[in-house]
Amino acid sequence: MITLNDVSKTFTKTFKKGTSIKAVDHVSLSIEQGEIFGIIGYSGAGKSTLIRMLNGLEKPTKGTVKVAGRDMGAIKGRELREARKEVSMIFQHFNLLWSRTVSENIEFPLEIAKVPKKKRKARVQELIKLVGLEGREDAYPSQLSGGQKQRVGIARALANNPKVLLCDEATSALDPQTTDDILDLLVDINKRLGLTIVLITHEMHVIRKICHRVAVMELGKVVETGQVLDVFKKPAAPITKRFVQQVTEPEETKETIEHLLEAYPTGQVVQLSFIGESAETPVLSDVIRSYKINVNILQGKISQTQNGSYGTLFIHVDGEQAEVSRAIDYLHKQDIGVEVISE
Ligand SMILES: Nc1ncnc2c1ncn2[C@@H]1O[C@H](COP(=O)(O)OP(=O)(O)OP(=O)(O)O)[C@@H](O)[C@H]1O
Repeated sequence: MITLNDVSKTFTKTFKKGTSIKAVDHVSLSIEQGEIFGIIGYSGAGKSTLIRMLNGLEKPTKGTVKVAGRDMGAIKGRELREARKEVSMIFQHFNLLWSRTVSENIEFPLEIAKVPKKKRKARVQELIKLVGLEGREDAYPSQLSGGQKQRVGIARALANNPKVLLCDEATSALDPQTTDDILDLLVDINKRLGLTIVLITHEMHVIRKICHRVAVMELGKVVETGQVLDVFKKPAAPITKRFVQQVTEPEETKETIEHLLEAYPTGQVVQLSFIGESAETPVLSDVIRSYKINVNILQGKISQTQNGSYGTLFIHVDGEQAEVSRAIDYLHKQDIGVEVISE
């Protein structure tokens, strides 16, 4: 559905002649139809520039950007307008028309596309239902919550049946619960309509929750790509490790471990990491049944990604030293990560 072939975008600084910024630097990517693809990076990494090249708002300085068979860097005028119907976008600050009601906002792209009035009204009703805004048709954006505003943005973006939905930090202005509701809606739309979704974010939580694959950007380059679960399992680039830690290791984990080591002077504190199917096998009950040990669960969390689950669990294993060692050897042989924190 989307192919970027060795794409670069350089901006020339107007205030300092002769200097330039390589916002996107030799990026090659391919995104399949029906995929939810996330691009993560810190501020200034080049995400916005990259996503804006997918709907022709920016033209590449070098390389080619193909979306649904069209060369987005080369097309102009009418063809570009046609292409933009197929590649729509939602934004961090919603970009709604404040003097129009919910229905009128959603109707707007249909008016531009010259859809007859009767058809427009029917389509708006369909979209209102799809995004769960029944009863709010006549409200103005100022009367809506952030989550409802983004639902209007999504409905408006879907009005002309696009093939690709671009999401530019679409949940960054929302609280955590509303973020989750909007992300659930995006997954639902992706499944129901088979829509390809490309999103940019600086939050690994967003990637973890809804993306199938992820690209990590740093200084204009894509430094890592892969299935979300694989990236969680084995993040390669240092920046990816930092992003993964955002969701796997809460700030307080280090303090908790220090506290646990003090609190449990005998036995051993062990950190188990579960990825994919191993998160669903009864490893703990097996080890308790097979060895004469006591296992105390100290802290743990299992999270879902679109490709499977992963998690970490801190346990305290106590008993006779030889038996504890045998139990830990057994854990090492399972398909899980095992790290002994105390000796
Ligand atoms: N129109 C422009 N003119 C000049 N420089 C630009 C322009 N747009 C982006 N840049 C520069 O390109 C680099 C990448 O910016 P970009 O907005 O793509 O990054 P980003 O990852 O989306 O960050 P943010 O989340 O802060 O928007 C930055 O150094 C930025 O200052």
